[in-house]
Amino acid sequence: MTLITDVRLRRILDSRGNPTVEADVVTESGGFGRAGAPSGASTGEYEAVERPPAEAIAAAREHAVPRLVGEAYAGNQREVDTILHAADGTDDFSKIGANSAVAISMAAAKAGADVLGAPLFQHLGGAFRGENFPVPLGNVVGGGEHAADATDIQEFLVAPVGAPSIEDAVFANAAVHGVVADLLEERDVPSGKGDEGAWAPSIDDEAAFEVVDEAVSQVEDDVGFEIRFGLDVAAAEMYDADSETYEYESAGINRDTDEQIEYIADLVREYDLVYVEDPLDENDYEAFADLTDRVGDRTLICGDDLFVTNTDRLTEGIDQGAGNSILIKPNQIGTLSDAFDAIELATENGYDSVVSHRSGETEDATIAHLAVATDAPFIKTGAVGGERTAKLNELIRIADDAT
Ligand SMILES: C=C(OP(=O)(O)O)C(=O)O
Ligand SMILES: [Mg+2]
Repeated sequence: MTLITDVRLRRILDSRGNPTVEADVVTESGGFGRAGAPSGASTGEYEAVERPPAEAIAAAREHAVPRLVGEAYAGNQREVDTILHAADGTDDFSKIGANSAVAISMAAAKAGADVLGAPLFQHLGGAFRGENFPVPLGNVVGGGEHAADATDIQEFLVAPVGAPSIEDAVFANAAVHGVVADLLEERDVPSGKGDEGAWAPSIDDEAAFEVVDEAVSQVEDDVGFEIRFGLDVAAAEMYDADSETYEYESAGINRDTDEQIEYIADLVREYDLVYVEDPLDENDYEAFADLTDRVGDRTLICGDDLFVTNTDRLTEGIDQGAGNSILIKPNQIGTLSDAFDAIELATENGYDSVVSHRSGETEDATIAHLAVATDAPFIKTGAVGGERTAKLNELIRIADDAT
């Protein structure tokens, strides 16, 4: 029933207005799945390769589609993903593009779920999934590679850890986003938004901490449950290998590795941060391990550019004690099976998995299902904006049994 009878690929727009790959997978019994590839801006050096969409589509049509149509079953995700690897033949999807691969992989999963008549999270995670929901990390202020002339730290993320439901959590994050706008206005700071919908004011990180801290306290008082916050430092983007320092341009400060570790550890203590992503350069497992030693018992130290959803890199991190958490972005590695492998390895070794969007997104909501399917403690998928609320609203629908 889930035999794949057609795979169609096209270029669609992503949230930045760039082209990206969309895949449709159709099965013998009429099952249908459609998925769009997201795209990063602060991409890790070791990610699978995203090819220009037109080239990725042409290559996938030539090499992958003939191996799938009439040959593979959409209900057998491992088989589909193994065929994608074989059709590509490289270890980083540089032939068919990780963008074509991930779109086909996710569309096949949806087609499989469609035939089975099961929600995607149950198809991916099994019959007993759907009871636990991730805490949404919503970015409310940001800069880095996502907005010019804004904060050095890429993302200030709200984490409504005490929310009684996913619905309360999602609305709390949106409320903090709204209060941040009021506080910026009170300070006469004009602000546009960055790529992920966070406010991108021209302020330094210290001012951003003040604003976010106050906004979180105000909303916490309103809603009556605990809200904390965290960061994606995206430190690889700040790191200058020649001077071996982290450059904080808006504050005019350079920090060497020891100072960076000290600075982040101080921030964790001062603001009781619940989550810190990529606080150090993507090549510095040792510094990650040092920071994890110092504050890993009180916060998540998450590797995004460090691990790139890759089990080899995660294995190295586990061996060295670098971080205690991994960011999961399916397009960093190319298929859902690879993303599941990374989550499984993380879980076996006591690392928490945080499922994540990219800065360039589509309306695709697969990651909401992936987070529920894998019991992820957190999902990072913005706070506002249509391509972000596509995932947040899907989480609310999953909780309401309405997908
Ligand atoms: C979501 C992120 O941004 P991008 O997609 O640009 O890598 C991130 O760095 O975690
Ligand atoms: Mg990141």
